[in-house]
Amino acid sequence: MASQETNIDNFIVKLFEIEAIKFGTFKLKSGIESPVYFDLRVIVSFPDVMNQVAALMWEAIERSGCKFKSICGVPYTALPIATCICVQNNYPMLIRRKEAKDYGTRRMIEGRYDDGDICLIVEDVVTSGSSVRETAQSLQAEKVKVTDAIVLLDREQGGKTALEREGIKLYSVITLSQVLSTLQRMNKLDSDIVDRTIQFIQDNRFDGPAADSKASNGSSIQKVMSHKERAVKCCHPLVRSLYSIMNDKETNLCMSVDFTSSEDLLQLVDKVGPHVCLVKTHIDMLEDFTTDVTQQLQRLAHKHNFLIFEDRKFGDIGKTVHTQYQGGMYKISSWAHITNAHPVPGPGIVSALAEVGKPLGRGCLMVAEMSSSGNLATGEYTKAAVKMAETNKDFVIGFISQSRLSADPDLVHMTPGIKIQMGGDSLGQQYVTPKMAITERGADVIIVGRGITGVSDPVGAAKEYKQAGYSAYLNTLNH
Ligand SMILES: O=c1ccn([C@@H]2O[C@H](COP(=O)(O)O)[C@@H](O)[C@H]2O)c(=O)[nH]1
Repeated sequence: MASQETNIDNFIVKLFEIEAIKFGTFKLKSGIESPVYFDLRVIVSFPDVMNQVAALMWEAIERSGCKFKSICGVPYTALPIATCICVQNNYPMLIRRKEAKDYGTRRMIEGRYDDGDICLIVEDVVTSGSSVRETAQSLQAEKVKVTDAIVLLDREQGGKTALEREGIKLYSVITLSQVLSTLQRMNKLDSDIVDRTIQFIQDNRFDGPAADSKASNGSSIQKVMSHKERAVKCCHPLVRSLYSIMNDKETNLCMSVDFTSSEDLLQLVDKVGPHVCLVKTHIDMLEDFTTDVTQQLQRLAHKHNFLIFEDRKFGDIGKTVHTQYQGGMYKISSWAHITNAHPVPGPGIVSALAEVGKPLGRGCLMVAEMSSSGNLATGEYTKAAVKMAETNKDFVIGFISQSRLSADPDLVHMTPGIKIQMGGDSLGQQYVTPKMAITERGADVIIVGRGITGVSDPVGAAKEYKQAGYSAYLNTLNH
C-alpha cells in the first residue's frame, strides 16, 4: 500500500503534468509578475484528479477534527470540488452567488440552512485569503457561522495567518513548499526556479507580524513582551532563566545536535555554545553514550550559559514515563533542564513527569504541532495539548509548535523545521525560514539542526541563524 507521502508526491506530479501547476512568468490580477501559477480550473477535465482532490481534502478535513453542518465552495473553481466532497461524503452543500439575482429571493446563499449553522468553506488555492473571507462574509450575513476552511493548495503568502486573525482556521492539503520540494526531488524543476519562487513568495506576503494575530483560544495577543520583561514577569523560574539568557546573549536560537558520536557532539557544542540559548539533544542517538557525556554537556552549559533540552518526546502511560524520565541509562531528569511529551496518553503523562521533574526545577514542553508533512498533531489534538499546558503551568513551560497557540506569555513556543532556505527533506521534514517562524508564526525560539550541523562551517551558520532569528524578534517588538 502506498504511504500518504507517496500519494501526495504522485498527486503533485500529476498536477504538474496536467499543467495545473506552471512555472514561468505570469502576470497576476494585481499586475505583479509571478514565477509560479496555479490553474486548478483544468482539473474538471480530469475525473481521476477530481476524485483524488475530493478524497485528499476529505482526509484533511477529518484529520483537522473541525465540526460543521454544511460545506460551501468558493466560486467558481472550488464549486465542483465542494460538490464532489459533499456527494461522496453525504454532506449538504451551500452555494454562494457572486452577484445577487435581481428577481426572486435575491439571496446570496443558495441551499437550506438555519441561523447558527456552521459551514465549512472549501477553496482551491489560497494566497491572501480574500476569496475565503468574501465567502465567509456572505455566509455570516445570513447568520451562518464559519470557523474553518480547507484549501487544496496554500501558497504560503500569509493567507492562513490573515484568516486566523479573523477567527477562521485554515487547513491545507499541500503547500507551495511541498510542491517545490517534491518537484525538485523528482527532477522536474531546476534549483534556480525553486530559489526564484521561494524569493517571490517571501517578497510578496499579505500578512503582518504575529503581534497582531489571534491565538487559537480566540484571545488577542495584546503586545509582544520583550525577553527582558519575560525574564522578570514569567511565573516559572526556568522560563525566567531562559529569557534572561536570551536577553543577555541576544539569541533565540536552539541548536539541535543530532549526532551519533559524543566527541563530535561535545566539540560542536563547545564551539556553538556562545551563540545559542538552548542545546537540544536526542541522547539515544549516541552510539558511545556514557554518563560522562551528560556531565560534560552540563559543564559546557555552565561555561557558555545555555540550557539543555532533551527532545525525548515521552508518549506512554504515567508509570512508564516516570521511570523513563528518572532512571534507565540516561537519567534524563538529572541533567536536562527541559524535556517534552506528546499529549496522546492524556493528562496523566504530565502528572507523572511533573512528579519527577518539578522537585528538580525542570520544565516540559507539550508537542502540540509538528513540522513533518502529513502529521496528525492538528485540530482538536492541538487544542487538547494547549489545555494541558495552560492547566499545568507549574511544570509545563510551553510547546513544540508551528504557530502561536496560546496568548499566555508564560508559555514558550519553540519551532523546529527551520532553515534559511524554505523546502524540505526526502523524509517529510518541512522547513520555514527563521523570519517566517518568528514574525508570522509567533515562535519564541527557533530550533535548527542540519542548517547548522550539516554544513561545512557550523559556527558561521549558527551566527547567521542567531542574527536572522534575533532581528526577526526585534522586528516583532517594533510593530
Ligand atoms: O515537529 C518536530 C519536532 C521535533 N523536531 C526535531 O527538531 C530537529 C530538527 O532537525 P533539522 O535537522 O533542523 O530538520 C530534529 O531533532 C527533530 O527530531 C522536528 O524537526 N519537528
